[in-house]
Amino acid sequence: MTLCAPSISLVCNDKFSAANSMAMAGLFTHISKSQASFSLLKITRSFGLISLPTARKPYRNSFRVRSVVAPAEAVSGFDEMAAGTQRKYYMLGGKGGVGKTSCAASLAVKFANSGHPTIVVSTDPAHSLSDSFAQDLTGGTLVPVEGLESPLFALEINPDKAKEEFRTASQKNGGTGVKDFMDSMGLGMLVEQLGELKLGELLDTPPPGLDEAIAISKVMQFVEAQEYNMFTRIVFDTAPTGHTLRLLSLPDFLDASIGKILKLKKKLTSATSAIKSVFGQEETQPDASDKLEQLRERMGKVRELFRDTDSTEFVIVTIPTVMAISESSRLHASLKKENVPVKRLIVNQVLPPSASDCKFCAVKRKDQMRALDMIHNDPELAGLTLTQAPLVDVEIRGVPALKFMGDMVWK
Ligand SMILES: Nc1ncnc2c1ncn2[C@@H]1O[C@H](COP(=O)(O)OP(=O)(O)OP(=O)(O)O)[C@@H](O)[C@H]1O
Repeated sequence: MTLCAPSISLVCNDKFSAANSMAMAGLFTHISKSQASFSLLKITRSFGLISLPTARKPYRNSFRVRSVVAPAEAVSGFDEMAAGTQRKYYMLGGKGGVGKTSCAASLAVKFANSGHPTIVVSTDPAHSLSDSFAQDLTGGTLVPVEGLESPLFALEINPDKAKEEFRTASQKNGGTGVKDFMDSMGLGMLVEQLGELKLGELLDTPPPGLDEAIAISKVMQFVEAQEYNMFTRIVFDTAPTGHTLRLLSLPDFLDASIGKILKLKKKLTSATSAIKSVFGQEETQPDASDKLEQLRERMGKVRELFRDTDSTEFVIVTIPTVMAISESSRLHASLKKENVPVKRLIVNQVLPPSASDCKFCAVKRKDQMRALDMIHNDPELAGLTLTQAPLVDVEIRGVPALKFMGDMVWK
């Protein structure tokens, strides 16, 4: 049963055959031609949603979207985002499922297409970059994204793997290694003190969020290395809010914790050095201090990076629901507290106005408009540059679809 009149939301000067064209062009790599037809007919007729453009003569047709895109209240200023060749970092974050990955991937595609060699990095343990690009980008290393003419690389960080690597190395060099060494020197008392440091325990059962921090420090390895100098835009697809907030506050916490450990270790080292010099032994073995010092340094860099208004921007992505907007408001408050620069708010999946008599659409849109009103009255969010991105009628997957989304969102 058709509930609504056919959509008038799309205006196209040519015969509109989006379903066939979408399937032909592989705009959606996961749907067949018949599925595309079904999707378009069913959804566009019923809900009046925005559909992706035809792949045949996509822009020559003066394809215009009229009244489907909820009126943009402010531009996101992509020109400003793309200006300059010094490296810039964009972190996209928000509640789970709002479209962080789609927005991050589409921004990365747009940067690459604007001439910026770009890396898109996922710090979310539940990666979806591969799904979003419809390509295998797994493996924890930089993988070239196919389907673009400009360089775009993706990196799905595997925090568990990074954590394990760090733990193993530290334990080998510092944890057990140091304990054994101290024991062999007959420094029983100091061994007990070392035990109290709970170094092994810290690494075995890290505080929540350490995986994220280590993931970021891993990213730093990539971005610090000279061979990656060419990349001028780094886009982070972050984990949902809770994780991200922990990530942002962790550098301080870790800095303090590592500082304490290092201080104690220094005391121990000078004690052992004194004893060793009595026995004529040189200390040559590196211990966990090096690793911890490295981690600490990286934390410091991450902390600076997060707060540098010239190079970094955190973009909040949300959807027009009371719950998502409330969470975005709290997220912004926390980011402000942490001095993380935030300028933009993307409200994704906004239902276009329906010209039909679809009751569901009308009620749903009214509900969304109420949620959108919250933004204007929210002291945390009202001052941000707001961009609304419409809900489209199929999943956004693959480079052409991400390009389309990028052109809608990042103007
Ligand atoms: N504007 C949109 N219109 C239609 N579908 C969308 C839109 N934005 C995102 N989606 C779809 O919503 C789903 C979730 O999007 P995405 O993975 O980008 O969200 P996320 O916030 O990164 O999720 P998670 O928190 O699980 O990582 C995907 O299937 C995506 O294709």
